[in-house]
Amino acid sequence: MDTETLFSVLPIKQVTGTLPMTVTDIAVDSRAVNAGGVFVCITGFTVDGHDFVEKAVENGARVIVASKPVQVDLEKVAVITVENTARAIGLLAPRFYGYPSKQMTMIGVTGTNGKTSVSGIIHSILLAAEEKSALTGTIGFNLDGTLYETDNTTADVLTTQSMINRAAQEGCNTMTMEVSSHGLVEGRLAGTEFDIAVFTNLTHDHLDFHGTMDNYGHAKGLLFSQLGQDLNQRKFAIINADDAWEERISEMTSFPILSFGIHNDATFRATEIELKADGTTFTLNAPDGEYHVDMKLIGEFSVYNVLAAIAALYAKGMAVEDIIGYLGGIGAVKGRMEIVPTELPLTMYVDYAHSPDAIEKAIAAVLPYKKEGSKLIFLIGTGGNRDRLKRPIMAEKASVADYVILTTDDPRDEPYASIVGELEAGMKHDHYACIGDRTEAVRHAVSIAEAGDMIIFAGKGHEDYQIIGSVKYPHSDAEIALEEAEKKFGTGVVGK
Ligand SMILES: CC(=O)N[C@H]1[C@@H](OP(=O)(O)OP(=O)(O)OC[C@H]2O[C@@H](n3ccc(=O)[nH]c3=O)[C@H](O)[C@@H]2O)O[C@H](CO)[C@@H](O)[C@@H]1O[C@H](C)C(=O)N[C@@H](C)C(=O)N[C@H](CCC(=O)O)C(=O)O
Ligand SMILES: Nc1ncnc2c1ncn2[C@@H]1O[C@H](COP(=O)(O)OP(=O)(O)OP(=O)(O)O)[C@@H](O)[C@H]1O
Repeated sequence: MDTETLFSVLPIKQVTGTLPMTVTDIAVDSRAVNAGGVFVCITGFTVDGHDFVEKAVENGARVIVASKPVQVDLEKVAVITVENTARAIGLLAPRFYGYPSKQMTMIGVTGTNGKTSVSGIIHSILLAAEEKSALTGTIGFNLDGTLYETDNTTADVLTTQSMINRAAQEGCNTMTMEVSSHGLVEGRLAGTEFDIAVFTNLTHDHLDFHGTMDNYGHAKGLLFSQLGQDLNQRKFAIINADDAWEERISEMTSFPILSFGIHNDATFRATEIELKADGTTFTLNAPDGEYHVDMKLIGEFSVYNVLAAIAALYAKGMAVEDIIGYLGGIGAVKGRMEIVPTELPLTMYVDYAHSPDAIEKAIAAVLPYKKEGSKLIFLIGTGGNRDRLKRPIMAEKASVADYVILTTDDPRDEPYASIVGELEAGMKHDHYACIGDRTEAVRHAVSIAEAGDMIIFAGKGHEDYQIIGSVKYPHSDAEIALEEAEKKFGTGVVGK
């Protein structure tokens, strides 16, 4: 790309050395710099990109964008000094890729719980309708059915723009993105023009990062203010009418609002809900009439997720009847109240609940189907070095189960005893066990189960690892549970 076009977007303090006519690439990681590229030095939480300029130059960087003095050979490399490099990359990345989000319908989904589920449902319906669709979020980057790994729920701004660009190049006409509050506050969505913004809910989580619920709610609201003020455009905000933050989130945008809910009046409202062990039916009251919905997803929380997805797809221009038709064929989102396949007399779910509200909702989804005389066993852990305030509240919510196993979920550098001890403080009964080692905890859950019992393994969901120290070890709750169940109940285990 020619440097004049690229850098004209920046408020530059100083240029030293001679800028080349063109550059080949942009990188924020010195290890990813290509010959003739630009390296933007980001000061992170762990290290400072300014310390890796030498490596970037060794890899062929031709231009360095920095906010601090850096040592380079000015005969070979030019340095652009700016006030703030994190903001600079937010301007450079979308310009480098040609503002690709303008080429597609962009749907952003934010909220404490349900982002992966709602965006997954939207994407699955679009694929079923044979539309080319892309999806990014906690599970990865899904490009029209092919999955690529990603590090964050919402990737850094450069990766985000490159993924959007790739989706546009592949001919996708819709891209659905899970938008985290961290991503919004850290500017990872700079230059992403959303057409539809979805708010699922706001409950306690991530207060280690945001400090207060007010800050956390404000961060989520940024997605809605990011819709902009060009009211000529066809854009929509999709907002949960039953959530306490409905009004404040609505205030963040002037675009039309399509609300959804169960209890309060809403544009898309579910009534006559029938929750079953293997699916749900309800009447959908939509702007153009009433529809009967029959789906495989379980739990009241899934009704909310599906309403949000229906509203978003309707905003995109799909007919409600078609959306509902495709919905019938859609199964559980990976790792979200997903049944572990077994023929044994034990029902086991793998779930991703790791916030108090999600735990409450996950338990509520299956509790009505507990057989008389049997028990619900709930295994929950929390991550080390992260939001400690939520731990006792998580255990309090888990106490609704008959037996609770308190364990770890990516303990990182924190000792097992401190994680499990803080969870234990919230327990409301004494039918529980504290087992720091998650593998042992899963085995224990199965070992105390009897025929007819249900077990929810919460927190790991789709993840196939456990982070101990800074090492990612392979880990699968489902595999460990199946192995243990086979030992205990004999053969007949399927899905191995
Ligand atoms: C706290 C936080 O937001 N951390 C994010 C941040 O990491 P960091 O600031 O520590 O980065 P760093 O390691 O200091 O690196 C600084 C710079 O030096 C560069 N570098 C580094 C090493 C080197 O050899 N050369 C080099 O150039 C890096 O590429 C980077 O540009 O920038 C990284 C790159 O974008 C992110 O991957 C990382 O997310 C970490 C993994 C994380 O755990 N984040 C969580 C808090 C998060 O963002 N979570 C939300 C989901 C929340 C939810 O569940 O809803 C998310 O969107 O993922
Ligand atoms: N709408 C909802 N309200 C409350 N809980 C929900 C909702 N949808 C899903 N859950 C619960 O929360 C868990 C996480 O769901 P999901 O992955 O869809 O949310 P998320 O917002 O993407 O979470 P994260 O940001 O942690 O990745 C699920 O496994 C389920 O237990």
